[in-house]
Amino acid sequence: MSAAEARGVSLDLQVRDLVVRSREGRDLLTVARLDVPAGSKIGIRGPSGAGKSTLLFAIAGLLKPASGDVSWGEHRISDMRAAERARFRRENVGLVFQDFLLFEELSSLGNAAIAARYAKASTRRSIVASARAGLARLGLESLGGRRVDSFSGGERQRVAVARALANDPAIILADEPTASLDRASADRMVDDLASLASESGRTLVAVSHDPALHERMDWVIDVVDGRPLV
Ligand SMILES: Nc1ncnc2c1ncn2[C@@H]1O[C@H](COP(=O)(O)OP(=O)(O)OP(=O)(O)O)[C@@H](O)[C@H]1O
Repeated sequence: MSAAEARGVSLDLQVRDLVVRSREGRDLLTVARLDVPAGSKIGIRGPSGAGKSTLLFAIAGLLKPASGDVSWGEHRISDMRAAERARFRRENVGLVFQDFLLFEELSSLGNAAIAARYAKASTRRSIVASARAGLARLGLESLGGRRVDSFSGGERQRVAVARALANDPAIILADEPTASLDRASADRMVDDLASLASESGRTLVAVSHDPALHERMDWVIDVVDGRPLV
């Protein structure tokens, strides 16, 4: 049973007539229509500056569009205030970035379970247990209490993935997850992300320049000049 099914909801992504503008009023992204059924693995590719990260940030609710709708199931995040969007993300989304964004002085568990520090007392234990399970699933249990600043790039990104999964999200969003890794670590990361999504029926949307990542996706969207070609 997928994470979404376990919650009894289906978080299909629906984007309609979306426009994202810069503060200066320049159109950065226009999406007439985009539908991603829950549980799909989607790659986003395109030239530098085309708007790929902007698209990912818009569907993550990390930015508010100038107009249009972004909905995950019943959650219309484009209408939400920043605090509501942050709550939606905490409950439903795991984010993975190119540069890991780890706390260098913490251990793998300290990073993977970081959400426990900000969670209600009733959910802390489950976040720590889930972070521990995620680290084991990603082959990191032997690194124990070592600070992550001594880890390799591949190990650091796997800690970041364990952190992204610690709240058992139905959606994984990744921005260039393999760009800072050597080929062998990148291949492992692609495999981990694809299998972690498939195993639990999670939706995976990954921006990448890496053809090996796109090979593992169900569907790849090209973004050119601020528009996805769908
Ligand atoms: N906050 C912002 N204010 C103004 N312009 C922005 C902002 N964020 C992004 N842009 C511009 O929007 C366009 C799309 O940027 P975006 O980062 O989405 O591209 P990308 O396809 O992800 O590129 P890359 O592959 O280089 O990461 C670029 O022209 C960029 O300079």
